[in-house]
Amino acid sequence: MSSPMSILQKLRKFSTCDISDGLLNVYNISTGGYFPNLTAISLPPGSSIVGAAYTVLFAHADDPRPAVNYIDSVPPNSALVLALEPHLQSQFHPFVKITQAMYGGLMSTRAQFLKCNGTVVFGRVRDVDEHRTLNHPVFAYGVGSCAPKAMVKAVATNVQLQILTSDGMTQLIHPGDYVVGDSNGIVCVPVQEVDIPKLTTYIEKSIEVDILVSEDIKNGVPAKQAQKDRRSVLKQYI
Ligand SMILES: O=C([O-])CC(=O)C(=O)O
Ligand code: NI
Repeated sequence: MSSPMSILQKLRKFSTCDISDGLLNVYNISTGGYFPNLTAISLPPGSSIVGAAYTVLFAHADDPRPAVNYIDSVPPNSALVLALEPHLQSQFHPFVKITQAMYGGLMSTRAQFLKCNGTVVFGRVRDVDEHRTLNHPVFAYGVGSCAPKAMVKAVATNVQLQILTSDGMTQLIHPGDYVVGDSNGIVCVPVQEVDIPKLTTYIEKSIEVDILVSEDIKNGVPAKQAQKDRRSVLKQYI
């Protein structure tokens, strides 16, 4: 049995591309677990986000559900993930229908104090310089200046989030899914669908193989041939 901590340590060594390769090649997940259109608003040099998803659902301010305080219950080693209800999302840029920011610097300050590893906002954020000064990683669809309270409120934590993506599909994030973010963007490892040791073993082998392919290419071997020859060994890990 792998503990959540040892899984996070292992995932920290992988790029999001490595993880997408594993999800595609071992589990036929056609998206590779990638959540498109997010950009790194704050990403300290050489850093990445690796954490277990702590999810927060936002709804319209006049929704009958009471507002919840999500920020004072952020678990250690989490990735804080905020998303709007589907009808407030858009398939097209800027991917949300509201212009207000859902998240700001004070929230990052508290999340960081509680040992959260980074924040992913499927919407706008404000206080950009504050997140960067904190060295707290934040990914979002975009930026804004206005606080959220007149338009939206958090209504639930640790619930499944539905994310409308730019291909018109809906991708899900479940609480506890592993979230990884780096300069390529954000990938989620769906823990209900994936055997983590099997996935991480494949990824480790795949990274070793790609180093050999790169050496071959630098020595003049055609890329197609190098990939075919070197990658054949990976079949046994699928
Ligand atoms: O005021 C808010 O709701 C959000 C904000 O700017 C912060 O967290 O700093
Ligand atoms: Ni603020």
